[in-house]
Amino acid sequence: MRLQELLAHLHDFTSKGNANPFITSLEMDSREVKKGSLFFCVKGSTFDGHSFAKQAEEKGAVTIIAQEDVDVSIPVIKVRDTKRVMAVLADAFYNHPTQKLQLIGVTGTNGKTSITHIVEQICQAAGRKTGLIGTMYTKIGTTKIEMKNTTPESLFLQKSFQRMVAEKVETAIMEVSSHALDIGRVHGCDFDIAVFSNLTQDHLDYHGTMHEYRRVKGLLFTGLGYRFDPNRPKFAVLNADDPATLEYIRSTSATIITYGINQSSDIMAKNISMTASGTTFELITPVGSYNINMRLIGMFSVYNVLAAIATCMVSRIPLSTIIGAVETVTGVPGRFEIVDKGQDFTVIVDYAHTPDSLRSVLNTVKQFSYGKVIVVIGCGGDRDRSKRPIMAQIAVSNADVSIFTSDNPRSEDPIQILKDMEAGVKGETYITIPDREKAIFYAVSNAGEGDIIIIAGKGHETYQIIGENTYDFDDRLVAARAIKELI
Ligand SMILES: CC(=O)N[C@H]1[C@@H](OP(=O)(O)OP(=O)(O)OC[C@H]2O[C@@H](n3ccc(=O)[nH]c3=O)[C@H](O)[C@@H]2O)O[C@H](CO)[C@@H](O)[C@@H]1O[C@H](C)C(=O)N[C@@H](C)C(=O)N[C@H](CCC(=O)O)C(=O)O
Ligand SMILES: Nc1ncnc2c1ncn2[C@@H]1O[C@H](COP(=O)(O)OP(=O)(O)OP(=O)(O)O)[C@@H](O)[C@H]1O
Ligand SMILES: N[C@H](CCC[C@H](N)C(=O)O)C(=O)O
Ligand SMILES: [Mg+2]
Repeated sequence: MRLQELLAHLHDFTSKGNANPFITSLEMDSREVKKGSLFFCVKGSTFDGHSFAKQAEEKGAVTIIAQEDVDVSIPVIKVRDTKRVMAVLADAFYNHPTQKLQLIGVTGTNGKTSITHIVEQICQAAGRKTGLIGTMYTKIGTTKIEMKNTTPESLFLQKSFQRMVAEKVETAIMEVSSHALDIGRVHGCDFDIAVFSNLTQDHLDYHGTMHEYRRVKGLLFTGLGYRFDPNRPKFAVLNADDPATLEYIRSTSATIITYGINQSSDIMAKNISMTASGTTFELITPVGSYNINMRLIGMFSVYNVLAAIATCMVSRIPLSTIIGAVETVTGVPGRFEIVDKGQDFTVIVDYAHTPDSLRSVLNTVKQFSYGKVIVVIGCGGDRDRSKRPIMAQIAVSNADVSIFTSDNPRSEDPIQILKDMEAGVKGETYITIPDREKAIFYAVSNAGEGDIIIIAGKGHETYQIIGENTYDFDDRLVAARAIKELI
């Protein structure tokens, strides 16, 4: 695409002359620049992309988009905010891919990965080709691409959507993090259905207050617009049991569909009954009631399934197909994943890394344990510090044995993170073992018949970040080794 053709999509920029080079790729990382690239100078938390403009030119870039002056001899387009412009131009460069498929965005503190995977499984049962973008990977058909972020930057996003369109994906399902909404990674995404799971404490390091966190999450719903296009109706799928839903209802003109267990809603679950191997409930919908028997367990899983059912209904999948698929839905790796090496106690690896998810998962296992509940829990470094004492308190209040350990300490001192956790626990017993492997081994060696060990916080992660280094570490493999060596 030629530069001037691309610039036709921008309304606020300055440039000298009318150069019109052919643009072969859009890049935000100078290391990725090729001959013919257009390079965006993005200010990050570690680097200022403007300082790589020269390097980009040397590597063959033909245009620079910057928000400050840069010293290069190729055309420079100066804009107010390079990241916002990047999202608009990525959408244009890749030929508006999200207008060519059905795009479902899922936001909320907990449950995004779970809901997107349930929706994916239902869509596939309906014979649709799907794409998925989220914490675990970007998946197009059966190809998986690993990423650093839950919601990637706009360049990667739009390129992925273009690939999905090329591969005839009909429905793309993505997790939309609050960071992405705030930074504008999803500007340029034309969502058809926006889904809200819940809002509880997390990421206060970034958003500052719950009020601000709630506002930012709401951008997904305000972004659905105030206009109604009969050819492309928009839907907001909202959790009636979460107080933030009232605000989100007010902020969009999209058609609302609610789900819930306690408050009256369009899609409801009643008469819920759980065993260690599954859950049954009565599904109430505007078109009838149905008995559901699914393999997922926990009240939180009922919420996730309700969200997925409501989403798939407005996505125009027949209810009979949805119900059939829900009964066979399997969990996501690292979410309530059981490590079974034939031992006489249960080991569960789970991704609970927020106060609410930890409480949910411990409440669930308490219902089925006929022995002790042992929890291994740490809190990530360079993340919300205020959740640490709360999570420690939730652990000691809900488990019989609490073992505090490290999660991903990142640049923080692991001992200080543990002290932050311990500050939340008054007069109750816990054990602190900073080395996560030793903590897991300790839990396994202290488990007896019928006990349940929950290893929380890292779920599917296959690494541990300590300082600048990333080490191989997988809770599931460490637990399996502990069982093999100790039992
Ligand atoms: C705070 C934050 O959001 N950081 C994101 C940011 O990194 P950064 O600000 O450190 O970038 P930087 O390294 O300073 O680089 C600035 C610019 O210089 C460029 N550069 C850099 C070096 C070089 O040699 N040449 C060059 O051109 C970079 O490509 C970039 O354009 O831009 C990166 C590239 O897009 C992101 O991967 C990175 O996310 C990091 C990994 C992160 O941890 N983000 C978290 C806070 C986050 O976004 N989390 C959410 C929510 C998770 C959840 O679900 O709970 C998420 O969506 O992932
Ligand atoms: N609806 C829910 N409500 C509360 N807790 C939940 C819910 N769904 C899942 N959980 C818990 O939260 C953990 C993380 O779930 P999931 O990965 O689906 O969330 P996420 O929103 O994608 O998280 P992230 O923000 O890290 O991407 C699960 O392992 C489980 O313990
Ligand atoms: N998406 C979350 C994941 C946290 C997982 C936990 N293991 C940690 O490292 O804190 C975040 O980046 O805050
Ligand atoms: Mg996720």
